[in-house]
Amino acid sequence: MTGRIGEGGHGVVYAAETETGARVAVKLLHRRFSEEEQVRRSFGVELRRAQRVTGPGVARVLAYGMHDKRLYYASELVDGSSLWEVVERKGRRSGDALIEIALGTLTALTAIHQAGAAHGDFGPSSVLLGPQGPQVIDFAVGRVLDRPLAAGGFAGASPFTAPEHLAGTIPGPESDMFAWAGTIVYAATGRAPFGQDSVPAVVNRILNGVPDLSALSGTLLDAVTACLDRNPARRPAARELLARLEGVEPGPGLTPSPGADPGFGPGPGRTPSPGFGPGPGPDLGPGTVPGPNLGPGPNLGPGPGFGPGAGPDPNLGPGSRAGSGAGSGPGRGAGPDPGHGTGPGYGSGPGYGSGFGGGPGGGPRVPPSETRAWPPEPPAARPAAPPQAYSGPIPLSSRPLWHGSEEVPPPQAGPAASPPPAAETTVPPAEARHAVPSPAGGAAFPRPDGDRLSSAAEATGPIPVLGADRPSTTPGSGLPPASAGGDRQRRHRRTRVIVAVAGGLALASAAAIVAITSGGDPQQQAPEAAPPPPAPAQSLATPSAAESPPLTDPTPVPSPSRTTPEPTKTPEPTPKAPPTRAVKPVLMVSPARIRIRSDYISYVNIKLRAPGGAVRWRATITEGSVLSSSKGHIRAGSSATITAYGTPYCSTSKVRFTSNGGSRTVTIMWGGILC
Ligand SMILES: Nc1ncnc2c1ncn2[C@@H]1O[C@H](COP(=O)(O)OP(=O)(O)OP(=O)(O)O)[C@@H](O)[C@H]1O
Repeated sequence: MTGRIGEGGHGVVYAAETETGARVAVKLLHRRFSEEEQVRRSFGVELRRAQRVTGPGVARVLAYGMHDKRLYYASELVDGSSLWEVVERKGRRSGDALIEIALGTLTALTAIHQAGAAHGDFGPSSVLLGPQGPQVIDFAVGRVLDRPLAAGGFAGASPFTAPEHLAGTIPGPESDMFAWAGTIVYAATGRAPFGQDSVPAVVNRILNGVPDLSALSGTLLDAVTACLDRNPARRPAARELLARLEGVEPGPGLTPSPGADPGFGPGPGRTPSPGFGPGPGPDLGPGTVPGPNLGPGPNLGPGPGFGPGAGPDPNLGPGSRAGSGAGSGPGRGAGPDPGHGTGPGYGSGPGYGSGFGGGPGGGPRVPPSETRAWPPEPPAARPAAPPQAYSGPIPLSSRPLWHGSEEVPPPQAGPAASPPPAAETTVPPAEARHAVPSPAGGAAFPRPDGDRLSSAAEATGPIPVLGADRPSTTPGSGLPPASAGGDRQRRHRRTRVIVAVAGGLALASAAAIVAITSGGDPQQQAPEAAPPPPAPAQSLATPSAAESPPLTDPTPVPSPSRTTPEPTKTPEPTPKAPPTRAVKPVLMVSPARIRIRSDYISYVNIKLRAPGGAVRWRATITEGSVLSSSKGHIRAGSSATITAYGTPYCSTSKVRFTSNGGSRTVTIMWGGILC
């Protein structure tokens, strides 16, 4: 350790030197975080992931571990001041400088996302502006440490926090894009798009307000607007946005000022000549083809700067464009590069790999220890509190955001009698993964309540369940129309199905259907439910006549009117009331077992149904989860959806449901690609 750089909400950052003399930044987390087992577990997962992130514009994670019972990680030490500090001291950024920040940070986010990671806490404090251009730091732990948000507070919120993150989901790449847009607005105006005053006010504006984007224009305005969409599924990906921004000439207000800015590299300054500049020196990768980079002079002008690269970049994926520039030059980097892309350019070929380049005199990149001086300025000169560092609880809870209707339209019952084979989950579509709270009057994005997630997941097929009584594999099993008659019919059908299950199919489908009856185990209960009980059942268990299955229905339930033909019987003068058949209250709980592969899903819906009689239910968490409600009452034929919140890092939650004596446990395995 050679010095203390500063301290943030999560830990203290030290400058340090490795045995080989490389200078690094070591972030030592506060003890309170290190003591949390969940943090320790997810820390390792996220840091492993973060170590895969390489490329231009990111301070690479070099090591991590535990020291004196405190978690730490070491990353490349970046010379420079944070974007927040720069704006505070020098004022807002514009023109070329703003474009550099936008492109540099997008490049970094592209690399982070391509590595399967997400920053999770992106903002002006996590962008350091140094001689090498914008460098994104601290992308390893944002998703680990912002648990207060997921747990229902706003202690980890910042003016750049995405609405879905405020609502409790673990931030994913889409959340980074929202934060990126806010950061660009901050750079251009000195103000976050939704303000940066009190936490409740900012949170309210993020959820309901209209951002002030008047300082932006042209393509950058379009990009920022798209990223501030409250629906994460509609935000563009970093990679896509980078292509969009690179492919156009700067509009008014974004025009580079020739020679006024030395550019990213140590070149002689920008001129309106073509491209990002043909700096010959290789940079981050072993690239062999000299190519343009962000170093010397030319920038953003029309010309060869963004021409097609020559080779694929296995590091950052195959890419989808063959160069977006109009020029004919070598483009941003050229040949193939298995690692960081190719030499000096932005990337190679269709991918985005590669470094920002070292400029015309760049040559091979040298270790930080040889190029960087620390501290660049006295730490005391640094402003004390960046605007993104909100801390402490505030008198708001995110929970009410979730409390929409618990009732969902019941699914059709057909498949219940023959449930689909158990299948492991697939990742639901982004819309389902990131259901966003719908503020009052805000119709622009969907609600996060049970309806939303449930219907999205069911309607689209890929279901995070194992062995559930889902209707999704049956054609036309989407949500039913909301007609009263249809509802009644469905109720009948469901009632019939559950009786059918009880009457004989329960054994075959026990893995897929959890039925809780007054007698306890559904497999023991099933035979009991089949024959018509001699006496009316208890009122709770008896469906109303309208809800009883019609006796003419071909169900496997023995029925005197069907099994005892009476061909000679003359019709009664007055129609007899249809015999009622008491059905015990049965609580259907599905799915019984949920396995989630995505590490962005931190909540799941569990559907409760009462196809027979009305039921009262109670849920107890026996292992790590939080429920949207723990008890309730479901009318006969109705259903309810409750949401279980958990931690998507290889953990398990167990929720025990009881109803009139019976009980079943739903197991949720929170996943992640590394689990
Ligand atoms: N890799 C790095 N190179 C150079 N300086 C760094 C690096 N990482 C962090 N710093 C600096 O260390 C100081 C503290 O960083 P830290 O990340 O703890 O701050 P923060 O973002 O305000 O807090 P937090 O992320 O914990 O809420 C900041 O001034 C930051 O710019």
